[in-house]
Amino acid sequence: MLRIAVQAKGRLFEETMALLGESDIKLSTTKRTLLVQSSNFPIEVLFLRDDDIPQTVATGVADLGIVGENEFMEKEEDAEIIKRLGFSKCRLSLAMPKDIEYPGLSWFDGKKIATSYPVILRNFLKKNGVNAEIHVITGSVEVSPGIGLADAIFDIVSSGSTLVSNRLKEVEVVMKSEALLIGNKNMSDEKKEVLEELLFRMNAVKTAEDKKYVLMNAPKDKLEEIIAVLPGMKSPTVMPLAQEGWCSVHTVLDEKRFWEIIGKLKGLGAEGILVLPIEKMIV
Ligand SMILES: Nc1ncnc2c1ncn2[C@@H]1O[C@H](COP(=O)(O)OP(=O)(O)OP(=O)(O)O)[C@@H](O)[C@H]1O
Ligand SMILES: O=P(O)(O)OC[C@H]1O[C@H](OP(=O)(O)OP(=O)(O)O)[C@H](O)[C@@H]1O
Ligand SMILES: [Mg+2]
Repeated sequence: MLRIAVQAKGRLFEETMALLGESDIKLSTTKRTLLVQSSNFPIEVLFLRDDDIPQTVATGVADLGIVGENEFMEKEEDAEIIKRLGFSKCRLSLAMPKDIEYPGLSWFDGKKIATSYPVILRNFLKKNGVNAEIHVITGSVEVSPGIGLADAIFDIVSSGSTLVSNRLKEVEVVMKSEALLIGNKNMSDEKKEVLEELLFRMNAVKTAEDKKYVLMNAPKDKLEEIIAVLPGMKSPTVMPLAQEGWCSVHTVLDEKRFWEIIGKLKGLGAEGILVLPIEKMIV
């Protein structure tokens, strides 16, 4: 039985639960219990504050964890990154009052910086030879300059709207972060086998995530040109239609290039284009 530590509530919770759900790991989360066993997969889920996840995994209390890269770096615990999960993307940045001109990193010399990430900040300042005072605060970091608690802040930025509403500007991006699957370094062979199965499922979900299954009717005389614009996994499936001179083309498209390719297909005479979501993809 594998044990995975996840955030009990907060920014990582929903997507973590969605990933486990789409990997067909059934959990009864009706009760607010700290530890929930899956009914159809040898895994149990431990719900924690994200701050506690790196240590829980490093010490082996949990075998796996899903945690923000920022929190993992901050805690400097000895666990390994197994997979980058691509959600909860954000960055850790230095920000200062927006009306003051920023001349470069030397501005921070002798200043007081409020943060919940003192380890990452200290390492960054040291590497860049900046001598600043670090004031540790566990939340509402962005209000610190406004209330005279600090000159600047070092915190999570995503859309930047929290900075704007506190009259701050982002001046240095120190690190980028996303959710990580981390693992204990001394897992038994049995546990590693379960992990392999879990990764196989997660990869199938992740690979399908930004892909669409596309079906269309294509005039036979344009088939070669149509196939040429389709990236597909290998080559598209082509099937005859009852109507003379037409065929049905099936393929997989990447969401990023979707509209561009659909436009070209229409231009080549493709009709009746159907677009379906893909639940899982094993390549
Ligand atoms: N605005 C955001 N956009 C995207 N990702 C974010 C954002 N804010 C935080 N994150 C990511 O989600 C993680 C969890 O954020 P959250 O705010 O839920 O943490 P928390 O308040 O420390 O929660 P906990 O109660 O578990 O300690 C962060 O460590 C970061 O990796
Ligand atoms: O750049 P933005 O899109 O505004 O996001 C950044 C904010 O999001 C997070 O806080 P959150 O909203 O999770 O609240 P919290 O302080 O309770 O963690 C983070 O601590 C920042 O304050
Ligand atoms: Mg936390």
